[in-house]
Amino acid sequence: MTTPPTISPKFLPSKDQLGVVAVGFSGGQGKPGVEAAPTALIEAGLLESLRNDLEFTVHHDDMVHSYTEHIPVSDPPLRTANARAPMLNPLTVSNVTRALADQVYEHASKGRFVLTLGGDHSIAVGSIAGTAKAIRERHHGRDMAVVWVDAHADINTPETSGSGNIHGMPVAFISGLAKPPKENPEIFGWIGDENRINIKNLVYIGLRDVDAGEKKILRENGIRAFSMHDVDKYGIGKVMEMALEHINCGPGQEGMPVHLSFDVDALDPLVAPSTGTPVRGGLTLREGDFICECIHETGCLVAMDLVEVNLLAGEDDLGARETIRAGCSLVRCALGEILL
Ligand SMILES: NC(=[NH2+])NCCC[C@H](N)C(=O)O
Ligand SMILES: [Mn+2]
Ligand SMILES: [Mn+2]
Repeated sequence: MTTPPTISPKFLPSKDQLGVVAVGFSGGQGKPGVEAAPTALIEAGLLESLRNDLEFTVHHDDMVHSYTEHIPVSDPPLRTANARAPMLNPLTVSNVTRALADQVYEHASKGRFVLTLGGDHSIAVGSIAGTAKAIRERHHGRDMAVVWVDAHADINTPETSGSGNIHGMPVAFISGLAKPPKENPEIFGWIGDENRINIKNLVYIGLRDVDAGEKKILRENGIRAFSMHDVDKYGIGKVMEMALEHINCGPGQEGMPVHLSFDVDALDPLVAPSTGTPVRGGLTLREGDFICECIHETGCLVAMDLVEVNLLAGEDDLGARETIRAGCSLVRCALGEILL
């Protein structure tokens, strides 16, 4: 019997302390169902297996947060100058992500690995803001990298977005590419320098549905992105080598703290159909798990989000179960489940 694998903590004081925040929030997009995902993942035994098989000490308040106390009575769509569509639920998303950032920070500042279970992808504004701040405090102002695994780039600004859904904008806000709108600076005005990531420390994997305005942003900012075309061309092994090297986490490199934001729609809808914006031609289950395993192996992973599981969005019950299973597997792989 070998010692159970756990995160090898280059940037964490303890390899077995795990903070979990369950976020039942769907206001970053329009489809109901995504708020029920944390409960489904937990009921499927996710936290139990992290406790029992991977031997983590799990710090969880046993709640799925819907942040009702932070949701404003009135939150009209916000039409910013030159926008194609008004921002939807702007104050709600801003307030909820702010509260989430504090919760994530609480865990991360104690040196715990933080797992955030969504919820739609807008919540990454909060989880990244909270982790980035704690990492800076603990590591002498050190920046954190983000690996964003997704069919989508989620880097629309309020101006480029065609939908107004904030789950298509989190990367723009957390990197500072989008500023709080002049029309209402209250929205995301709470994000400070200590919460932000540097866009050069961001890397995408799995992209295949990127809006024209987003492509322009990616090009103009020289953002490193591996699309499904790259996965086909190089294979996932080479893509991971290149992606990790970009964030200084390759073999022989110094490493930097890494936050993994995993949108389940990066996986092919054949294996993870229950998600709000499925796109054909995605990652296989093994490719998804492999990405998580590779990041685990660097010893640099400090936090992970799993988002966009929507059990009402799939065709049938089987699809929902498969999506949950896939989600649980991704988390376990990122936290050190190794097959042999
Ligand atoms: N997290 C997601 N599933 N995002 C999908 C975004 C889709 C589209 N690009 C938009 O901005 O509306
Ligand atoms: Mn997506
Ligand atoms: Mn996403």
